[in-house]
Amino acid sequence: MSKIRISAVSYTNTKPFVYGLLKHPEFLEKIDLSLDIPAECAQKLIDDKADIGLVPVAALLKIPDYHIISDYCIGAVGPVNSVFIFSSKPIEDIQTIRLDKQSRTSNNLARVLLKNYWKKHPAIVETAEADAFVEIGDRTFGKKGSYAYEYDLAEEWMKFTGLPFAFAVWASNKPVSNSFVTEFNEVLKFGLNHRKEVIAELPKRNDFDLDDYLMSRIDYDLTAEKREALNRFLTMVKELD
Ligand SMILES: C=C(O[C@@H]1C=C(C(=O)O)C=C[C@H]1O)C(=O)O
Repeated sequence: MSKIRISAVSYTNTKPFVYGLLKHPEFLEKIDLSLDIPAECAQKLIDDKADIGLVPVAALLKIPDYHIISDYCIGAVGPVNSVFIFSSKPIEDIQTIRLDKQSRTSNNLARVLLKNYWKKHPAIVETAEADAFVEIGDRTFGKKGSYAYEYDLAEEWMKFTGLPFAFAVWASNKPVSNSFVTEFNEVLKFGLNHRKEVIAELPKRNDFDLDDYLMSRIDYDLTAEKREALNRFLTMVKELD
């Protein structure tokens, strides 16, 4: 039987899931696991170079036959502490913004919030001199407090909608057997239940609270409210020009 190709995200927030996979060698035998930045993970699912991925939700719109196969996700209820707009000016005054090439969801979240919440239309540029920029993942660790203005996008989304948010969900681009999905979710759950061990294995940092991040900021349950947020977000992404 050919192995099921799984693309997970290479950031720290995915490590509990990867821990679960690595601790189940017999399950690991059935899969071909790759760790990719979110933009690549999305592209692999779109191009059918992977069967299952921790897919940035904005990319679901480009996967014709997608199936959300897990009640676990990369989400947040309020501030997430790793998805920001960093800015030299208040958001009301920015003329230009640069997006993050590694991101699919957060770039769109920034655009959705600018249009519908802040009601601003800065030009999207690629130059280093932009007034503001989107940044996600581990590269943001320790940067809070370094910029004149900082906007946590999960926090801003909650102010806008009153809802939590899901950045990435486990999805397949084709039907997958129920037995595989059941086993996969058990393995993911094992990893989440052992987050303290995951944290203990990570290199210590004194500029970022990894315990708070993995135990409280990232919220891994894909609840009904997060699914509602997902639907509202995708509707607004479709309405972007
Ligand atoms: C909260 C985060 O969620 C991520 C953000 C993503 C995106 O913007 O496309 C995709 C996957 C998630 O890993 C983060 O990595 O900081």
